[in-house]
Amino acid sequence: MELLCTRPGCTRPENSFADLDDPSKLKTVPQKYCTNCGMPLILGGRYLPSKLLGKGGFGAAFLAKDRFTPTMRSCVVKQFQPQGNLNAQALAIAQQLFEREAVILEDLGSKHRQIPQLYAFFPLIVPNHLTKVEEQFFYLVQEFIDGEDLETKLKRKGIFTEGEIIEVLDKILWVLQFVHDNNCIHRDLKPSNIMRDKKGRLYLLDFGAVKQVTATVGNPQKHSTGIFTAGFAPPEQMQGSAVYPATDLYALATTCLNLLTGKPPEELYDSYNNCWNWKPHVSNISDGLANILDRLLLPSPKDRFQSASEVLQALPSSQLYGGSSGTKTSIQTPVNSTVSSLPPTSPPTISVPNPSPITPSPKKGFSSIDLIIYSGFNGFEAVILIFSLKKFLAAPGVVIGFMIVSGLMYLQYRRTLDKKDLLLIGTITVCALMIALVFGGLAWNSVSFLLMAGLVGGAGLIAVASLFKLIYQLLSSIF
Ligand SMILES: Nc1ncnc2c1ncn2[C@@H]1O[C@H](COP(=O)(O)OP(=O)(O)OP(=O)(O)O)[C@@H](O)[C@H]1O
Repeated sequence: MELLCTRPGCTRPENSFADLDDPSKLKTVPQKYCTNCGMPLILGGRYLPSKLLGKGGFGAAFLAKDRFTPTMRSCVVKQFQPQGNLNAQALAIAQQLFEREAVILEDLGSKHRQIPQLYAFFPLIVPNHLTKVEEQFFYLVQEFIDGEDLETKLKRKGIFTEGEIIEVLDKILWVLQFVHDNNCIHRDLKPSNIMRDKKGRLYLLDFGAVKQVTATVGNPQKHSTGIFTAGFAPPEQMQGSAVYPATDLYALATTCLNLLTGKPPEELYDSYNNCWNWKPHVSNISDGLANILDRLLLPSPKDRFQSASEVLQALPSSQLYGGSSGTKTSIQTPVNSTVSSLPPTSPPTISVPNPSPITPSPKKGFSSIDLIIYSGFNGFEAVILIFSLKKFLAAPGVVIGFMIVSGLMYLQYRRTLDKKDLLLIGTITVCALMIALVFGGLAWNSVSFLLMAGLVGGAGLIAVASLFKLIYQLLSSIF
């Protein structure tokens, strides 16, 4: 049997022991040591590492066997092994994060079956084989998920369909709600941290960066420790500010963009206009899902969906897309789901089918073209409405005109009115003027004056809004 040495930098880590091929001996044999560097190989006297799975930011992960289980159960042994030259403070933070992963996994993994279970967490103190100075290593043993992470699946199979994305969202949002209900924020959601097992169940991995929220949303922790993956993380996390459940929701949306397009999120962001521009890279996607993703990607956490449950409510059913979700046979209203309302080790099941996708009305950012169209429309409408109402109703007409225009502007801000609606309203306004001209005794001079004034008003508001935008951009580039 082959055992792998876990000492970082060991030059000949493969060790072969013929006597360990006998299963009965394997259970009782005393400790074995690396023939190259003397490192103990049977970790904690129990775990037999056989393959390097990968190296992450804070350590290496090994596939191992647990010799004290009847079936020699497979497990993942993670070793704390920070990369690069870290100073004492950074090392302490890294160690804290690793220990935190153990604490979080012990708690969450025992309660939710889409989070790997923690089997063991222990230190190992060994002398350095060259300097003889004692070194300390930490090992965390967790459930092995026999499957494929979504990054690997993307590389192997190509981009995901809309149905597959909805299925990913549907399955991961339940886990996220559970994590958030337990006052934790994952903070490192990305395709490589979502693992699909052979039965199609999705798991959330890598709780090393998880942040315990000790306060409510109104009083969040102030400093984020800077563990994230650039491209997937939202602005508040990149700036090292407070993180929220909506921080994970943003990263889930960037994960979906990556899976839908096969491109890294950075390539889908228009840095010139400071907004996402992912739709041209996706050939076929429903407005329902596109609107959900857009809202999850808003720069300000307060404008995004506030909880995973909210997103689940808005999500079209994956069954509409032939989703292969074995668990999704029906939908349960996810509002206010709390830990205690979830079955202990199973993801929440869904009970009433809800095939009708709900299209939310997201408040997404306004592009430069939007700004021109909306300001032109508002200037035009304001001048025509206020002047004509003043003509018929005197001073109260001006107040009513202002109120109507303010209402229209609010509806545009809420994105209840889109550009087609504005065209329709503008056409109705012009038609009303023509009707007043023909049937209401309004003079042609007044109508042409109102139309001209409307156009000037529109152009004026475009100029003012563009000036404000320029000043805003200038100030943001300075500060
Ligand atoms: N519980 C698990 N079951 C199966 N494979 C796992 C499990 N945990 C981690 N892996 C795999 O082990 C490898 C290393 O994982 P690890 O979490 O150490 O780093 P990473 O996620 O690749 O990087 P980073 O920590 O920088 O995000 C990855 O390929 C990951 O898919």
